Amino acid sequence: MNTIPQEFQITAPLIQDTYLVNGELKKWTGKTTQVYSTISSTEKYEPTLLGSTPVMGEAEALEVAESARAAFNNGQGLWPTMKVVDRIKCMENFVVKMKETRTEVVKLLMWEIGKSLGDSEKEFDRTVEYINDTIQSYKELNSQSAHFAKVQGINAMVRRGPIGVVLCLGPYNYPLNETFTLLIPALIMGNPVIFKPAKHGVLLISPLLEAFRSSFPKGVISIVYGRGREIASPIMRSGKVDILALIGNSKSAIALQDQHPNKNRLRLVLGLEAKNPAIILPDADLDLAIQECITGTLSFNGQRCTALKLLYVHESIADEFNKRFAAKVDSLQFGNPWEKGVSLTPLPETEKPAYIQELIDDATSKGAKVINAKGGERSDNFIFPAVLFPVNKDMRVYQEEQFGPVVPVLTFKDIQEPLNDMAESNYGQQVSLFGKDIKTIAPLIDTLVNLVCRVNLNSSCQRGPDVFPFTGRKDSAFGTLSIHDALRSFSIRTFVASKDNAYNNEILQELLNSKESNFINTDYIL
Ligand SMILES: NC(=O)C1=CN([C@@H]2O[C@H](COP(=O)(O)OP(=O)(O)OC[C@H]3O[C@@H](n4cnc5c(N)ncnc54)[C@H](OP(=O)(O)O)[C@@H]3O)[C@@H](O)[C@H]2O)C=CC1
Ligand SMILES: O=C(O)[C@H](O)COP(=O)(O)O
Repeated sequence: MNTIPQEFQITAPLIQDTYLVNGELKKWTGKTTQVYSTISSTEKYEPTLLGSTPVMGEAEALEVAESARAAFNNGQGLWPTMKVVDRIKCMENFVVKMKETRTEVVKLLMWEIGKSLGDSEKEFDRTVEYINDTIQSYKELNSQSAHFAKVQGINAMVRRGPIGVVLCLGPYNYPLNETFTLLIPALIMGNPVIFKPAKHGVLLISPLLEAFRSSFPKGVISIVYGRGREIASPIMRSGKVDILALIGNSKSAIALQDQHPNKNRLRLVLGLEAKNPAIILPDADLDLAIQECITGTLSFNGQRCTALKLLYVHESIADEFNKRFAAKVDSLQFGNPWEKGVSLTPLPETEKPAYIQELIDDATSKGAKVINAKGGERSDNFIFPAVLFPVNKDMRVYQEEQFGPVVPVLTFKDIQEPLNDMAESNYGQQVSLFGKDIKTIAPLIDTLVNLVCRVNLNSSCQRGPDVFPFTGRKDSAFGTLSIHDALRSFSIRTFVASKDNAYNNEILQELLNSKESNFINTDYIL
């Protein structure tokens, strides 16, 4: 084991003994749970104790739900009626304070989820950039929106307003960035938010608690701890949530929706599972395709919803592709997140290596082979990526979202084969298409855009840049999470209608001229 650089050492456990409710960091005296890292600090492998967090339940669920409802106060609260400029000031204050936590949050990202130093820094910086871009986008949309229209003699003055209380839950693979892409637009649009950190990457929220408390009015943001079933479910059951904003597993989304007593009233913003394929055509530039497929399948050990999770290689080039791809996988280096040159790191879920092994065993028992020499080797809480070939539809690795280091490779003779599989799939986020002949590719794009929401030409799948629409078909998403779209997802269009007459014209003119009016300064995004 390499020595841990001093700045990344865990010197004392972080005891998270407060939670954020009603504008205060309230002391927690109840049950707690210990948080371990699967990264070892000692020569002989053993998980590292990082700290502890509260285990909350029904009583705290009601407490935060009521505090958030009070902050919304049926749209009459301070936050939903606050002028746009003032809400933006709160957010800008928060970003300034958030930036001061970078060193600590990055260190915890490495320990809690095993993300490499470079990627942890990127996650933090991307989140700050996302907040700044959202503020900017809000300002632009707000000033540009044509919010005054006259149709068939009716004048319409349109604006966007907040919807209500939002429950925000995110995944462990981007415990900061993904949840913030929900939480930030929800807040800016005037909705109070309740946030429970992901199952891993929970302590890294601690340095931000005070920044949240001191930047927003009472009840506008609440932060609770515990397992989803024990704290998020009772929040849903309270009936006090208007929007469920979840990035995570498709089953979690269904389980949470089912808890709500009035589904007609519940709005959804969901980013869910995906099984993005790559299709490698006979004329593809193999060097490029292999490099992109390595990044696509294995960055952050394959724990990305945007990861390539099935590789379809044309049968005429399969031998060559497999040989070179397998060798490239074997050349990847495993180690701790802060080590230079490391691209594979310990998995944060203790049960994940055994699950990946199950997928490998199932596939090999049904005729696939592990085609890379190191595939399946175990080390600490890690399993070396296995490249499986040839994979077929009866195998679990074809059917399940592996979300980890295993790469299923299939061959095809006719392009219709992967297209049919995509059409039958429950998922529909993205695809990567590798090839050179424009006459083949152009018509294929027309088909692919009706199966998924993003077609990546000669490149792997990814979420960003965040101004582009991020969504999916079928079980992969509900709603769109680009910076602009997210502002729309967390708001509702409303308008004032008036026929032309002296009284109405005067009122509308007054509203349009008045820079001080709440009406004129609030949420004119179309
Ligand atoms: N489309 C997208 O944008 C993205 C999607 N993902 C998806 O996220 C998943 C990986 O993240 P993961 O953290 O495992 O996701 P989970 O769905 O397990 O967790 C997300 C959140 O939901 C809560 N939760 C889960 N089940 C329940 C339940 N039955 N009742 C109440 N709350 C619940 C979790 O709390 P707790 O864990 O405490 O139970 C957590 O806060 C993958 O499927 C991946 O594809 C990941 C990134 C981006
Ligand atoms: O894939 C994910 O889990 C997230 O949506 C982020 O995607 P990215 O790693 O492609 O930015």
